Amino acid sequence: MISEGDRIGIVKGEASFTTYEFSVDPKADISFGEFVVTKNRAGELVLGTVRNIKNVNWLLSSAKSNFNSLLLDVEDYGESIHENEEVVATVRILGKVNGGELAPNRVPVKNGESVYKASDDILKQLYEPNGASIEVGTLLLRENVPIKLDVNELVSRHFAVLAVTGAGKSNAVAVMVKGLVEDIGGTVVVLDPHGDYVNLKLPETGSSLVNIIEGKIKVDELDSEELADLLEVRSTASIQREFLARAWETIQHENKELGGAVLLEELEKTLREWITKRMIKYWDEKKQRYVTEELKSDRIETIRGIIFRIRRFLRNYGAFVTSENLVAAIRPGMVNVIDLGPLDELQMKVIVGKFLQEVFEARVEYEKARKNYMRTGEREYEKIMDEIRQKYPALAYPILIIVEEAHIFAPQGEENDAARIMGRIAREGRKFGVGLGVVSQRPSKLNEDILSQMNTKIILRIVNPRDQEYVLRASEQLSKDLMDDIAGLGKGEAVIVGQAIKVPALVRIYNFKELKGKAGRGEYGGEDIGVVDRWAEMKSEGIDYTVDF
Ligand SMILES: Nc1ncnc2c1ncn2[C@@H]1O[C@H](COP(=O)(O)OP(=O)(O)OP(=O)(O)O)[C@@H](O)[C@H]1O
Repeated sequence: MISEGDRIGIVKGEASFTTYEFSVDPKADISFGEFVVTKNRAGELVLGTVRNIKNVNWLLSSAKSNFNSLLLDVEDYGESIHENEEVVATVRILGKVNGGELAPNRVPVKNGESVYKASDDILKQLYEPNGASIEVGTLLLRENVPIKLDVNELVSRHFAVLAVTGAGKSNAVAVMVKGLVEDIGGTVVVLDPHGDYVNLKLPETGSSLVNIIEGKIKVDELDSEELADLLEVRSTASIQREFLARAWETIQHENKELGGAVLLEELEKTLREWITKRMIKYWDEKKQRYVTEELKSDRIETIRGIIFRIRRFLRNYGAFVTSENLVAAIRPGMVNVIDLGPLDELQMKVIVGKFLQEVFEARVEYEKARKNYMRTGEREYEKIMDEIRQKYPALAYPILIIVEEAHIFAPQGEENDAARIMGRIAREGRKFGVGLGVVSQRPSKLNEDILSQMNTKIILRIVNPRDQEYVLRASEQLSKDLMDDIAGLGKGEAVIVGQAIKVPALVRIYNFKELKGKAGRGEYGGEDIGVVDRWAEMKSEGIDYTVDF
């Protein structure tokens, strides 16, 4: 467990059960974050990390000395001054080690005890999850101590990947997805607003387990409010929304087999008829009959406004309207990338809201039927399970949904369908096998309730103090001094806290592009566009810079 050779210091000064200082052996090299062990008064092995290292020279430590007196001292003492030099390290105690577990330490550390570097074996045991896990990197200071995340904890209690742009979020997600799909065989969906994953290739299986699904809008499933949002009818335009609701219900009633853009063209046709005939004839779902009313001339402009928005939507997004069902396109045991790239934020929110709602409802229905079937064996429950499995093959099993740029869909302070369903999945997903992973470079813009439900946090570099403060508030396991590490993290370096890891750790996440497997190396988008190269290209093409003013 401890070899004398590894002794690096001796405990001195005030030592409690949470922290202690030790005088560092001048021959030892010690760095910030290093894992060290010593004994507490009960003789138990106590693990800690070095949180501060300071140089002290007791000959020069008197508070009253100033520059000139110091200059004299240094000259007087000459070489002997270094004999009084001392390096003192401060340790934050993580807990007492017994077996592979870390228990809270409640006994102070003893002065005079020897301090040792924790052996890799202790750390490997400590960081080895109890259940199935995915390997995401190594301890920042111990590259032969792998860091693995417990999959059940990671998926069922959800996670967040947070960092400033360019710090390595997509890389971290790609490494996790590789583990979850290639090593564990899970089903993952990545909602991808910026097309970071459309070129995803996994090291072992290349693109054979990657299923790219174009983010399209299935209008026939939208209710009139969702359609109004999609067409950008202002939420305050209640009369316009009322007319749209009547027309939309009529169209859906009359064209049950129609879908896609054709349905919107039918809608437009009906609205134009209303204007031509100065008469509104609509299907009233409640009364189950048609109702006819006169169209007053001062309402004609209102209806024209709806037609204008339908035309504009079809012009800009007609190509993304479909009658295909996005959820049915998810394939089990694969990473399903929903490419939302071509759409703008408003359309993305409508699609993501519907998508998450449909996934969650199907999983709830399936798991309830499964539980009832296991309890009663009744055929009716098996039938429900078969129907769901038929329509959505992937939803007969747990599913993980990773939402990139999550602050778009669940912004702090804004209520929308996507945020509401993300909140429900964050709170209840665990019971129905729906895991949520949120990725964001603007944590403080993300709905606080959802962020605080993301139990495991993979935090790469965050420099904005508001974001740091926000993340700290949303993570009970995150200590202030771990948070302080975060501003100084390099690319691909992360603090990981939460139930998926036994002890908070500073981790170097594997570089996905260096993960080799039978299919070559890992690949994904996320490349920063080489601006200088592209400008050089422009120059070489002799683009004419002269502009006639
Ligand atoms: N763990 C890592 N080791 C080495 N290089 C890394 C690591 N993580 C990321 N990088 C590199 O840093 C660059 C940015 O990575 P990445 O795209 O993951 O950042 P990001 O935070 O997702 O940025 P964005 O917010 O723009 O998506 C990439 O070129 C990637 O190869």
